[in-house]
Parts: sequence; structure tokens; C-alpha cells
Amino acid sequence: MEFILEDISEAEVARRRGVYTPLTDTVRDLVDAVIRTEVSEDALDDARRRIAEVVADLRSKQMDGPYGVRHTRQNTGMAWGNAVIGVRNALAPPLDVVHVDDGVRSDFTLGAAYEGPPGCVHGGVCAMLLDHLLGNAASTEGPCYTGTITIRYLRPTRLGALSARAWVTERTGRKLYAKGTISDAEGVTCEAEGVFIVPRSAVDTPAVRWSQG
Ligand SMILES: CCCCCCCC(=O)SCCNC(=O)CCNC(=O)[C@H](O)C(C)(C)COP(=O)(O)OP(=O)(O)OC[C@H]1O[C@@H](n2cnc3c(N)ncnc32)[C@H](O)[C@@H]1OP(=O)(O)O
Repeated sequence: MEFILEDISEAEVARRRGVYTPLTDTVRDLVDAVIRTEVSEDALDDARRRIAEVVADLRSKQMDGPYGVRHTRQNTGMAWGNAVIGVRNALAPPLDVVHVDDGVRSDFTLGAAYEGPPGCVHGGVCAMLLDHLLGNAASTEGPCYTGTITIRYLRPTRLGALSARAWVTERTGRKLYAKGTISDAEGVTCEAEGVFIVPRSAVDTPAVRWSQG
């Protein structure tokens, strides 16, 4: 697992973010539209043809593998393919993670694309978001990886406006213990605890942030 140096200025990071964010937002909108559309089957077939043309245009020049986790010389993270925060990933909600005094938090909205039980967020999605947030809270001095995470689902998490937070409770050597929650307007819906590990291989390498700059 290697982090990639993207040797560009902070201004260029911001410029590229400005280019990709609206594109990804539009694709995210497309996903929601496909789930909820009630247009005719002819209209669906026409849409499929036009979308396939756009896909072919984008495929005309592609990188070989995934985007990877990149960073600038100023250590600004560019995890733009990330499943939770990726600027270029329409599958990501995306979460905008803010660092606060006791850890990290994020306010976000989950729509139809994240449904599990009727009208509610899929349990795996809750687990994914909490995994990321706890990992982010634990990655203060460099990336660490989920060793073990446990999720307790207290009650269904309704689709809609939500918030989440995570914080570190203890550190023992390379192991950081973290907790976190997802909440709706009525309070906590699910909580997580886990152990996150600074890999042996990373101890002597410079810290790189996973998070967005
Ligand atoms: C800012 C954005 C943050 C994003 C966060 C994203 C979170 C993720 O999704 S990460 C992806 C999911 N996780 C993974 O893929 C991890 C896969 N596993 C690994 O790479 C390795 O097993 C890794 C790094 C966890 C541990 O490897 P290594 O550094 O060799 O650990 P090792 O030296 O054997 O053990 C160190 C300590 O951790 C403990 N440990 C090792 N593995 C685990 C585990 N899975 N669970 C709990 N504890 C563990 C050991 O018991 C040991 O404890 P102690 O020091 O008390 O004896």
C-alpha cells in the first residue's frame, strides 16, 4: 500500500476540486434519479443510450488502476477515489469530515442510494461511515488501519439529515482505541468502537494524511 505524491500547488488542488466536485455531484444525482424515476421504458432506453455515450467519452482516457491515495508536498490529502469522502467518487455520500477538539465530526444527508430497511440506512453503510470516521479520528499522526470494529445498532437510522462523530479513547503503543456514533434529530441511532493500528511498516515513514485537504 503506497501513498502517491501529487506534486502540485494547493491552488491547483483547489482548482481540480472545483472541476471534479460538480461532475461527481451530477453523477450522484443520476444515481438517485435512476432509483426514483417513473418515466416510460422508451425514455429509460434513450437515457441508457445517452449515458453510455458519456461513459465511452470518459473511458477514452483513463488511469490504469484506482485513483489511489495521493498527497501534496504540503501533506494535503487527496483521497479522491475514497468510498466515503472521495471528491471523484459518486458512491461516496460524500462526508465532509471536520476536526474538532475531541476528534472528528460530520454532518451529511443520505438519500435513496443508501437504503437498506424501508426508508432507512443500510447497516453496512452505517458501518462503513463509522469505520472511516473512527479511522480518521485515530489517524492523527499518520494513517492507521482498522484492526477490529464493532457496531451496535440501537434503532433504525432513517434516511435524511444525519451527523456522526468519533474520538480516540486510549492509545497503547501502535494501537489506538476509538469510539463513534451516528445520530439523527432524535439522538444516537448506532455506535461503534474499534481498534486502529499504526502498521509496523509505517512507524519510520513520514506521516501522510488520508483526509481531504
Ligand atoms: C483519515 C481517513 C481514515 C480512513 C480509515 C479507513 C479505515 C479502513 O478502512 S482501513 C482498511 C481495513 N483494514 C485493513 O485492511 C487492515 C488489514 N490488516 C493489516 O494491514 C494488518 O493486520 C494491521 C496493519 C492491522 C496490523 O499489522 P501489524 O502492524 O503487522 O500488527 P502487529 O505487529 O501484528 O500487531 C500490533 C498490535 O496490534 C494487534 N492487532 C493486530 N491485528 C489486529 C486486529 N485485526 N484487531 C485487533 N488487534 C490487532 C496485535 O495483537 C498487536 O497488539 P500488541 O502490541 O498488544 O501485541
